This record gives sequence, C-alpha cells and structure tokens, in this order.
Amino acid sequence: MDAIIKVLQSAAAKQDNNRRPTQEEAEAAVRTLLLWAGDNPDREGLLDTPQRVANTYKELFSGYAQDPADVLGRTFEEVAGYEDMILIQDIPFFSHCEHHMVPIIGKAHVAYLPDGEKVVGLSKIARVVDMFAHRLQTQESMTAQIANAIQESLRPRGVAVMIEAEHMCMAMRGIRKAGSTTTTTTFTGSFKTEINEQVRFMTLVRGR
Ligand SMILES: Nc1nc2c(ncn2[C@@H]2O[C@H](COP(=O)(O)OP(=O)(O)OP(=O)(O)O)[C@@H](O)[C@H]2O)c(=O)[nH]1
Ligand SMILES: [Zn+2]
Repeated sequence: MDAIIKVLQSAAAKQDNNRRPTQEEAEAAVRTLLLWAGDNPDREGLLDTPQRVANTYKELFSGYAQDPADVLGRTFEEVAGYEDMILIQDIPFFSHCEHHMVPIIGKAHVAYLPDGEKVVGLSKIARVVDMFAHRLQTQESMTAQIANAIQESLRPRGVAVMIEAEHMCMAMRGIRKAGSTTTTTTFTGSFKTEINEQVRFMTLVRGR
C-alpha cells in the first residue's frame, strides 16, 4: 500500500512539475533572470520588463497553440485544372533555437505539386511556416515539420521545403560567426523520387 501511495505521489509531483506556469510565475522568472544578470529589477526602466518579456514570449511561442490542419483545411478547386508546381519563395520568418532560445532568422521556400483536384490559399503556406517558427526549433525539425504538415493535410503529389537561415547562437555568442547561413531541405512524394522535380525546384529557387 505504501509503495502504491509513493508511486502516486511521485506521479502527481511529476505532473505538477510539468504544469503550465501562470503569467505571474513567468514574470517572476524574468525578474530572477534580471537579478541574475546583475541588474536591479526595481529600477524604473525595468519595472514593467518582466510583464513585457512574458507577453513577448507568449507571442513568440504562440505556435504551440496552433494546428496546421486547421490552416490547411480550407482548400478550393476552381483553378482551371492547374496541376503544376506551386512555389512560394522568400517567406521570411523569425524562430528561436531550442538550445539557446535566441533567434533564428531566415527565409523559407515552399513548393507543392497539387493532386489535380484542390489547392490551398497561398497565405496558408506562409501561415504554416509561421506556426512552426513560433515554437522552439532546430532548423532541421522546422523544415521537416512544414513539409510533413502540408503532405499530411493536402495529400499533394509532393512537397519541397528549403530553409536558409542565420542562427544568432552562432553569430552573437559561442563561435561568433556572423553572416554564415545554413540551408536545409525536405522533399516528399515526387520531389523525393523524381530528381527532375527536385532540380526544377532548386533551379527556380536558386535562379531567382
Ligand atoms: N543541427 C542543428 N544545430 C543547431 C541548431 N541551432 C543550434 N544548433 C547547435 O546546437 C549545438 C549545441 O551544442 P552544445 O555543445 O550542446 O552547446 P554550446 O556549448 O552552447 O555550443 P556552442 O554553440 O558550440 O558554444 C551548437 O553546435 C549549435 O550551433 C539547429 O537548428 N540545428
Ligand atoms: Zn542555438
């Protein structure tokens, strides 16, 4: 009996540790960081900073509360039988690296080959990029997540995603190599199996 109670207590404690903190707790954490950095959180300029930072984080990490299937669910069919590549280039984004929580600044290029029956509003592709950018990320995960979300929702013949980004954790700190960019790609469907489709995508993106 004692053993069971211990297991239940430890499970409850674990659940409590993962409980989403309140706004007040988040603000208190920012105050702790300000003190830890060596500043005085009670001076005039910093009085509202914990609240501002918590609100900023709420906005920067709003992607956790969003589902790509909702955005991609609304499609339309009246496109005169169009079934060739649809490419949206240079979608700018700001994300944050999951290791250091500093910005990743970049551009996404997203293409898909529609199934011949439906397409999605162009802005929805940019919304999907934004949704995943508004979470803690690695560039590799973000690239794959965008491609997989579009593939699963639209079931197109293929999806191609390329991301080019600069990581502030490599620019502002650590190795301090400002200006270096990282390129990642994910291909699904025909983009994965047919090299010609991949080349066409790369030529359009690189040839601009
Ligand atoms: N693959 C990948 N690595 C990333 C990304 N963002 C940051 N990193 C890397 O994650 C690694 C974390 O390495 P650690 O050694 O655990 O942390 P660190 O001591 O802060 O590393 P340095 O940045 O080298 O100072 C670093 O090499 C970062 O450059 C990303 O999107 N993808
Ligand atoms: Zn980082």
